[in-house]
Amino acid sequence: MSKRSEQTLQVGVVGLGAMGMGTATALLQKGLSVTGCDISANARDTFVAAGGSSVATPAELAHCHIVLVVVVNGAQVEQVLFGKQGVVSHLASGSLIMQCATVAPSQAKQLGERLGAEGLMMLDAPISGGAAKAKSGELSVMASGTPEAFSCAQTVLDAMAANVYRLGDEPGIGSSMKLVNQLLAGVHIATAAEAMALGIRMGLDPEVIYKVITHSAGNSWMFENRVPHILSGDYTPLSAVDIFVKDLNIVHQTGRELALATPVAASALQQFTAASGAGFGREDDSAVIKVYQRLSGITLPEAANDALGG
Ligand SMILES: NC(=O)C1=CN([C@@H]2O[C@H](COP(=O)(O)OP(=O)(O)OC[C@H]3O[C@@H](n4cnc5c(N)ncnc54)[C@H](O)[C@@H]3O)[C@@H](O)[C@H]2O)C=CC1
Ligand SMILES: O=C(O)C(=O)[C@@H](O)CO
Repeated sequence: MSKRSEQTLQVGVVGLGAMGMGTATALLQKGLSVTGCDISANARDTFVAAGGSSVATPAELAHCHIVLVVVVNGAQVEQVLFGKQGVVSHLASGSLIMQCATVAPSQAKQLGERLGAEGLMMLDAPISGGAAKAKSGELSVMASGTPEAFSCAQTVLDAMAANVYRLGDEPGIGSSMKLVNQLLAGVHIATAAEAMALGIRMGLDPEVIYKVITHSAGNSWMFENRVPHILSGDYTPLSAVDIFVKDLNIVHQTGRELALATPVAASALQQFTAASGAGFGREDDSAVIKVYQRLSGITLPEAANDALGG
């Protein structure tokens, strides 16, 4: 046994938001030693209260063997890895970066090459399942990387995921699969909002629409998961509108690079962009229905305290 494998596995999680907090907590609950990192002191305090350790900058994760990156977008990933307080130059050679944020496949591929040049391994490991599955350690992980990277990540993957899809030996393939998921997820959320708006405009009871559709052929995972937020009038973000502005822009850009038109995804992107432009970018992605509300004047269900004027 090498000296390193005798040490307690130290895991770092950068980005303690909707997905990172749940994932980091699930790892803690499985008995792993986890240090969380976030620019938000509030997020760090919450993680410490859950039993973890925390640091304010990625550079302070030098002791970690594996670092999960669960920040929002490609620019933040770049900052966390290679920025002034980035983690890469502080990690021991042979450490593993598990890149879980949704980024362009081309960026994931380049990151693999750059991290390899720094003596680090990378698992391209985007995630799916939402905040609830992150918290319960039951995510789906769409992963690609070398056999050595998979072997190093095994304990962490076992603790955070119900399904690990091993898609290839090179970073970029996992992110390609995630982009397929994001095209579907974004279109399904926008379509769920449009369908609910039409039903409400026709005078149907929103609760009845939900009950009937979730037992009929028009249902989708996203309809079932997101429409309850509309019914309760609660747009607290579990996944924000701006996440889909980001992801559907990646779909659009990747399609352009490959000369593949994605007209249905483009239409959904316009709706999320309109929602963001109208000031709902940080609200739950189901708030895309508010675009239809503004255009048609439909009345949406209100949160209990809103109804009381609170
Ligand atoms: N929310 C969801 O349901 C899902 C999200 N994803 C993807 O997971 C990633 C994370 O998404 P969410 O958790 O929803 O985002 P979020 O906005 O809730 O959390 C991101 C966290 O990263 C932190 N952060 C940003 N820059 C940082 C830096 N330089 N150093 C340290 N911390 C930093 C923020 O303070 C925030 O707490 C995104 O790429 C998203 O597309 C994937 C599947 C589901
Ligand atoms: O879980 C996923 O997959 C998702 O991407 C969504 O929940 C929204 O980001």
